[in-house]
Amino acid sequence: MKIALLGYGKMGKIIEQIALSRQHEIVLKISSNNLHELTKENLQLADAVIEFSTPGTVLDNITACLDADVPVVVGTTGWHNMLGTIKEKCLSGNHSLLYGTNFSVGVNIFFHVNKVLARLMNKYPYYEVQVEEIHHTQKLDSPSGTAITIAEGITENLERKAGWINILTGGETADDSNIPADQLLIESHRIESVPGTHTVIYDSEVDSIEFKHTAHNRNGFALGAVLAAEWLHDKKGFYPVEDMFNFN
Ligand SMILES: NC(=O)C1=CN([C@@H]2O[C@H](COP(=O)(O)OP(=O)(O)OC[C@H]3O[C@@H](n4cnc5c(N)ncnc54)[C@H](OP(=O)(O)O)[C@@H]3O)[C@@H](O)[C@H]2O)C=CC1
Ligand SMILES: O=C(O)C1=N[C@H](C(=O)O)C[C@H](O)C1
Repeated sequence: MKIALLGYGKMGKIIEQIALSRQHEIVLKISSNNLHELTKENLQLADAVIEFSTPGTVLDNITACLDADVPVVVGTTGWHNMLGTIKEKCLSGNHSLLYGTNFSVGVNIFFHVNKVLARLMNKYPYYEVQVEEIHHTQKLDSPSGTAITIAEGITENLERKAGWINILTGGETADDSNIPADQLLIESHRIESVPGTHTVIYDSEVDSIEFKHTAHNRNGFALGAVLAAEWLHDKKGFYPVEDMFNFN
């Protein structure tokens, strides 16, 4: 497959290596210093686009891919409040888009088990729950997209939580004393060089249950993005990454 990379930073560079190792060809690489190459003609050289840029640039890039009618895999986080608008544009034009806050197999297993665990916890009201995420200090958004997906998995399945509230700290424990009981706390920490750690903690007076995913590096995210491009390129439609997996 011919692949275009929108965003050639930490993720784009690893995706390139994995795509080449799977016999794909990279026909376009865009970062902030060659935006003039981001044209419809250049996008149409590709069978699929993989988009890992920034929360501030992702929407324009998605629009460019849909207008060029090239299937696009979107890994960038921080734009999911616009999902409805993009879905409408994608489906009305009969285009192809797959999006996800996290493409690693391990985190997608985690997402699934997190929902099962939240449903189970309806029977055990004496457990308080919170989510913690730790990422590197260059990360632009908080909470992480993955933490939002985890929080939604909890609020949609655990009756005592109606929404979530985020507190961002360097590394120290957040002060949660003002959080209403029906709100789920997401504690975000920024520590140099951490690729991504997510923990769901159920805590009672007598014990704690901690459910944790630790990324050791970015290779799992990048492989998932290449697999998503392979999965999407002959399909039309608007897909969350979970459609690629078959856990049900
Ligand atoms: N879904 C998933 O599995 C994962 C998602 N992510 C998300 O992916 C995104 C990128 O992460 P990461 O690679 O670590 O970030 P980086 O900051 O390392 O890379 C971002 C890249 O985007 C480039 N860029 C800036 N403006 C544009 C533009 N208009 N069009 C295209 N590219 C542009 C930057 O160029 P320059 O350097 O020149 O400014 C840079 O190459 C983040 O939102 C992150 O949260 C990350 C890991 C996994
Ligand atoms: O910015 C990152 O690095 C990551 N971003 C994604 C997120 O916001 O969840 C995925 C992963 O955790 C790494």
